[in-house]
Amino acid sequence: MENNGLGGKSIILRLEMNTQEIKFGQVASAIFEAGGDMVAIDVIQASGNITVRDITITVTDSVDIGKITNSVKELKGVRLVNVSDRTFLLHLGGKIETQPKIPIQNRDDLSRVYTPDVARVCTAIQEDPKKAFTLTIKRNTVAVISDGSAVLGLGNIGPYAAMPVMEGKSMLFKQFAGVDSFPICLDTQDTEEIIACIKALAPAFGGINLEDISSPRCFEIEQRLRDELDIPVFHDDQHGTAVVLYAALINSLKIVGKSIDNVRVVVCGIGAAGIACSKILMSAGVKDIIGVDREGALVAGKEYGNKMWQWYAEHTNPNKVEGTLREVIQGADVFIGLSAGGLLRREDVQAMAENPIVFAMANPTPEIRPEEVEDIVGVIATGRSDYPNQINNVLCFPGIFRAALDCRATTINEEMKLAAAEAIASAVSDEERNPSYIIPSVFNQNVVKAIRDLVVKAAVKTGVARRIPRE
Ligand SMILES: NC(=O)c1ccc[n+]([C@@H]2O[C@H](COP(=O)([O-])OP(=O)(O)OC[C@H]3O[C@@H](n4cnc5c(N)ncnc54)[C@H](O)[C@@H]3O)[C@@H](O)[C@H]2O)c1
Ligand SMILES: O=C(O)C[C@H](O)C(=O)O
Ligand SMILES: [Mg+2]
Repeated sequence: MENNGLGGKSIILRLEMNTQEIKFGQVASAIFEAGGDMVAIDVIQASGNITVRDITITVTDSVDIGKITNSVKELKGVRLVNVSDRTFLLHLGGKIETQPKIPIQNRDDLSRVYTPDVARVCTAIQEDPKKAFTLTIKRNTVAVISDGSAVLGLGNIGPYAAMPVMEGKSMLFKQFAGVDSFPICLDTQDTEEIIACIKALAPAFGGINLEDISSPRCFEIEQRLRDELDIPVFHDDQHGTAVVLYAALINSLKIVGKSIDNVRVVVCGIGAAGIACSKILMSAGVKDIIGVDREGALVAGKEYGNKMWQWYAEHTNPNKVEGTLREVIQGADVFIGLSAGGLLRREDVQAMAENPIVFAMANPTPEIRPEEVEDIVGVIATGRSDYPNQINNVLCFPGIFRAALDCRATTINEEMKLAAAEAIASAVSDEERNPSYIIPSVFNQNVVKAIRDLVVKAAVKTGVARRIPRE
């Protein structure tokens, strides 16, 4: 069901009504009493006593759609023809398509774009492979690649089910930064196979955006590809998230008047995103950071099967605090949720330090909904677009790849990520900053350009740019 912007859904009921048997007012009351809010009515057909209307209804998450449809079905003189979900309608046939840049109108065009003339271009690239950047889509194209193993907070839903998210990322690349991209979902979760597939695909692309690959495999996959390919490989759930989170924290700390080296941060969900976010915060000066996963707080001295957890336990939690989320959240200044929906309770937030910062970033359901705690927090943010303060990697990946492609970067390094965070944080001015506006909107047209410019500078400065773009 489509989210209506208020944590709800939107459906369209097509109803056939016999106006001799029922008045529209009765239908409207039945829908209202079952919890639906009618937002539009379209007359599809009106002939004699029979009218067909499409009724667009929004409902909050707690309302049962079945209750609304049943209440309509029970009315005499009404036939429920169809119930459509606007989100599914939007996905029919997928969300993107390829588009030629030039029309092929005659034989002459055909022989240039295709055989025989195309052969001369092929030979030119064979003689100088760098020309792939100027003479093919490589210059402006990124592969969005997933194995479907950690899709949003839905978990291991597989490559077919992951496609709508990857298509969505491709749309965002194009709309926000003019970057072309292909969504690719691999039907393997074997680390070596994934690495081999991506290496084999790389010639067509100027960058690889890894998406929704679960930890700890994502770390090795990314590292190996970074070592073995000469184009940027960027695991968005790690680095895109870390960049945006850091930007949001810089601005939130200014609001609550706390300093980054004094705050106690609890990170819930020590997976791809949780580890990368913790690392960026540690390099920014956070000293007291406690990671919590299914087994409770990660503490040095314990044995973990997961290599990254072992590393994490040894480099965080200086006071060796043990216990569940409920226990370790007490007195914390900042909560960062990168785990699963509904894990944090209002009582937990009440037990945090004064003016707590709560970033409940699990998608699609945050660890806690803003309406449950907005009266007791300093700042609250989620990963969703239907609440204020959307901390989502979409604020980073279009701009950082725009920069990387423009300067033909061989990699996206730490300096480039920090430059992106700085650009995002400073897109919110001192005058604008307030608890409901800690991070710019993804629709803020200045953000991508600001990221792009600072990231290109960082790439040039650190020697990873193969080209200095004109402007
Ligand atoms: N807002 C954003 O931009 C953004 C970006 C990346 C990820 N996320 C969200 O963060 C979450 C994790 O994504 P990821 O890519 O790191 O996945 P991941 O699979 O690598 O990590 C998830 C971690 O959360 C832990 N976890 C799950 N349920 C838990 C529970 N009940 N208690 C404690 N820990 C629990 C898992 O054990 C795992 O370590 C997802 O919900 C995803 O949608 C949000
Ligand atoms: O896809 C998103 O909305 C953000 C992030 O990549 C996630 O996995 O949740
Ligand atoms: Mg993701």
